[in-house]
Amino acid sequence: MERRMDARQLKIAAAQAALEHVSDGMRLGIGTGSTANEFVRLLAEKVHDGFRVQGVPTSEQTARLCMELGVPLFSLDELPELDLTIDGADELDGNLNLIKGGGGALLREKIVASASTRMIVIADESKVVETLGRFPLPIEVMPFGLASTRLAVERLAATLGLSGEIVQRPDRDGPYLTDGGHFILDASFGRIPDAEALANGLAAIAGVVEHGLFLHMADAAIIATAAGVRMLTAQNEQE
Ligand SMILES: O=C[C@H](O)[C@H](O)[C@H](O)COP(=O)(O)O
Repeated sequence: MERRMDARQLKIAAAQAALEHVSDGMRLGIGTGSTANEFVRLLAEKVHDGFRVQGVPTSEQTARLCMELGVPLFSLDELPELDLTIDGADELDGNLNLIKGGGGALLREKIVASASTRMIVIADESKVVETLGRFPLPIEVMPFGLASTRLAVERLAATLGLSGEIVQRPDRDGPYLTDGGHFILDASFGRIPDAEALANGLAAIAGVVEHGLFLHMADAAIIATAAGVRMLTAQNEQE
């Protein structure tokens, strides 16, 4: 009888397939989140077997896991150009546009991915959507002027015909703080038909540090399904 793969097994399958794209000696951006963590665990096993890699983590959380497991780490200042970044996503569409930042790491993730020649996304099939927006869009903002920035985001959303709650992300003892010391607004738009316009509009708001729309950044996505792993690229799709 066929055994259904659970969510963790799917993440491991995607991470395992991504590892095949990592060559010995690569300068590697290492993503954040539960899927990226599976990648780190598998990468660490290869490192123990003698595989050489120079990792740049996208968050303090990923840095801690890499250090714990013995994956060699460098700062982005030490390695300002990277060969490849492997990272998870909260959502992706057929054009490989992404929503990221569910784990709060979007700013460093975007900087690291931008410094990489290639970005490969690893995810299970539940993350694939027709139109981005089902997952609330994380928007990283400066604590200073929070109310004004939030108003500007609400006005931008209204001009683009987007509605839905925009809430400040909480943590256990107060507001959630990113690695950069910023707040996050999570915008539940439901559907974002023109992600380009929203990304441009958000980038033009002074108090917005960065947003979780990663447009035209990913070169490929490895999607794990119960039937196996498939590779998506912007133009074509292969099993
Ligand atoms: O800030 C977090 C990142 O963007 C993650 O890559 C994203 O939230 C996906 O995480 P997970 O693999 O845990 O679903």
